[in-house]
Amino acid sequence: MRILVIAATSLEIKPFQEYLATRGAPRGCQVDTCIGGIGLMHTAWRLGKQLVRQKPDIALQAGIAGSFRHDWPLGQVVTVGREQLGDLGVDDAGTFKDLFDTGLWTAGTPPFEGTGLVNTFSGLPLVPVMPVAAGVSVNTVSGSLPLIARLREKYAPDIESMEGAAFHYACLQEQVPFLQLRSISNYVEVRDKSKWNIPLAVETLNSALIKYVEEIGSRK
Ligand SMILES: O=C(O)c1cccc(C(=O)CC[C@H]2O[C@@H](n3cnc4c(=O)[nH]cnc43)[C@H](O)[C@@H]2O)c1
Repeated sequence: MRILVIAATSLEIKPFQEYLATRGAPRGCQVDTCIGGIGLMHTAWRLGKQLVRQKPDIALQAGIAGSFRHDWPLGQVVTVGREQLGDLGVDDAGTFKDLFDTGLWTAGTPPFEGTGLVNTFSGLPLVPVMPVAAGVSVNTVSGSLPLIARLREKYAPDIESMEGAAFHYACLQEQVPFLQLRSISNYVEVRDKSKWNIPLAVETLNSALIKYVEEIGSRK
């Protein structure tokens, strides 16, 4: 089984890459990792190039994320069931309208289901047991109350990242089974970097990633 793991930064999957270097990929698995860069544009380009070169059996995106939910502790690892684009649209005299609102995109046009990029988890050898989050992808990390309220109201997201929608879109278009794993590094709130816990999120993310590929290997 060929598994592709993509992350925005090397920091996010360093422990996983060290695990692969010392232990090797689990039996029956070939694991490739790639660092796509922060943001939707970088992820789309890197993933697009990789999928043309070689289609994996499954693609995993691993990263940290902000949480809108305060009942999830920092370090909680989630999968993402649905992605939406949170800031692609127009500013209509102070009101944000996304591309569906403007009529430039039509809800339900594949690969969208409604206005979301939905992972049905089909084609995966197994689905990890963890909370399933609704994701919103943005170009700017949200750090002010009006913006956070707008995203909550419009998209009812659980988590925010800067790459998730690009990953879902590319995998849906190329019909590659996929899984987005995110670990909560911070809450989506008025920006205070001192409250973030990136080391904890990276630790729990990588433990979950290693466990997942080992479980896939043990099934073969
Ligand atoms: O401002 C800084 O000093 C700084 C240092 C390290 C990382 C950052 C980020 O903003 C990380 C962006 C990166 O992580 C994901 N991420 C994590 N939390 C959030 C969030 O609340 N909203 C959106 N994205 C988040 C994101 O996917 C990026 O890859 C800043």
